[in-house]
Amino acid sequence: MSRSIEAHQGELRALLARAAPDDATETVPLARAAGRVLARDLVAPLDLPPHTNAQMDGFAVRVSDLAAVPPDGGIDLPVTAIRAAGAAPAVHTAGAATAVMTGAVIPEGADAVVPVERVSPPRFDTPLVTVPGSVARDVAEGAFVRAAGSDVARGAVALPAGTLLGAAALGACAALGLTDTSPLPVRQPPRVVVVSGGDEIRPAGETLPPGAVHDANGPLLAAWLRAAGVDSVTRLGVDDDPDAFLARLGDVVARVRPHLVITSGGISAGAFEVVRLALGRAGREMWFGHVAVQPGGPQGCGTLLGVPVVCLPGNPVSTWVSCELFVRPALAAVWGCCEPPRWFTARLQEPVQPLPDRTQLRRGVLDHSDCPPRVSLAGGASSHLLTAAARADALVRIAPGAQQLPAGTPLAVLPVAGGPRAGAPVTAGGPAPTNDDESGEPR
Ligand SMILES: Nc1nc2c(c(=O)[nH]1)N[C@H]1C(S)=C(S)[C@@H](COP(=O)(O)OP(=O)(O)OC[C@H]3O[C@@H](n4cnc5c(N)ncnc54)[C@H](O)[C@@H]3O)O[C@H]1N2
Ligand code: MOO
Repeated sequence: MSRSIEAHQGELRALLARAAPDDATETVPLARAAGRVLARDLVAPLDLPPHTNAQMDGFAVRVSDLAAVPPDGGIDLPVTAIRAAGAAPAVHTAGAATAVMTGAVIPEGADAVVPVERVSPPRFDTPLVTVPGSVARDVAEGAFVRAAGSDVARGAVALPAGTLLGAAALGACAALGLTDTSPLPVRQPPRVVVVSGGDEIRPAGETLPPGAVHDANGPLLAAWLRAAGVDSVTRLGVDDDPDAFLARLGDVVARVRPHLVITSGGISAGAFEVVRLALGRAGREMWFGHVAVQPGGPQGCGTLLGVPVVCLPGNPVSTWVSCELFVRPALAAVWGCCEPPRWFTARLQEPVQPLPDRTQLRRGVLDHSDCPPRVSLAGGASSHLLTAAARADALVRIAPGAQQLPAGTPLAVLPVAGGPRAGAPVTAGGPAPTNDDESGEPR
């Protein structure tokens, strides 16, 4: 009996949670902190904004002065000063208007700003402005005024521990006065060992003997993990000998002390399934079985030497899809080193036949010119079609069913890194699809 996708996702989350990286932090200069995760709260050393200032180019006024507006006219205010952003604080003259530019310190005594386009004349080179009645009656205290500390007050937490240091966070650090060389405490990213191989797998660069293929999954997993915030990836190539597998992996685990081992291949129903044979013997709490999904059906997990091990199926597209479907949610939920999966809805561009008994994840190309976007399939369903997968920028989730889904059917899609970028020459879709697309048993 197959496991559900959700059940396997839950197992991996629980497995990783048991071996969450220690709270090790390291310090990096702000200029190299992009993409890292803040390890401790960052407390604001100053108010942001540092002073109460104008949100619009306009006229600072005292709201109580506008109360005298007659029912059938406006109120005239002499313009007594003009303040640019950056000018030193000044004092507002009661009964007057102070011209203020966006960002200028609100002069002491003024409590609102009327944007220049709402007064007459709508200009700054004038000795007097008229605030129309309809505008004057509407101006509330604090209108278009940005209070000092309204973003964050001095002494408050500006960025809590766990914040992903994206552009806005790094901009906020700079606004708070941190420089490119200011040290930031960031979480140490997890260390992961990636194991790929089998007797037929040769590293790229070696001439292929008959029957052999190049190792696609080692580089694929390393690239996927790096993009998922795992800086430290150690690759290990193995053959089909379980004893050698265990000896070599044991050495690497002792040396690298990884937080996670990911294997690809060697787990399904063959006679030489090195991962299943080796870990079935030396691993703890190992589970090998099927998840009700294609590709990515055969899966395994457990621990070796106290380290969580996630075993992915060897077909390259299955390895890659498994990363998105199973590894990403666990990494995001437990270690927070990558984005969680963000599914959304797109409409099928063409009819598709679901599998009767399993969810299918086809590769697709999104067209965002419509809302919801449309998605067309990239290549066939079979899990050896790696170059077709490289042309995709989404996974398309097709629930099991008997009926063909017509074009236009809304389906869940998961954006993935890859596919066409604007400016790339448009090709007619690569190799012809294989004939297994609708067979119900694609491998
Ligand atoms: N009788 C059954 N056979 C298979 C089943 C099944 O349920 N019953 N499941 C199929 C499915 S689905 C998949 S996926 C694969 C998974 O098998 P393994 O995880 O044991 O992977 P391998 O047998 O080692 O390899 C499968 C395939 O992928 C190629 N491969 C493996 N590693 C790499 C690599 N690093 N780079 C490039 N290509 C790789 C390998 O040469 C095989 O062609 O099992 C099906 N069989
Ligand atoms: O992972 Mo297999 O290739 O389910 O199709």
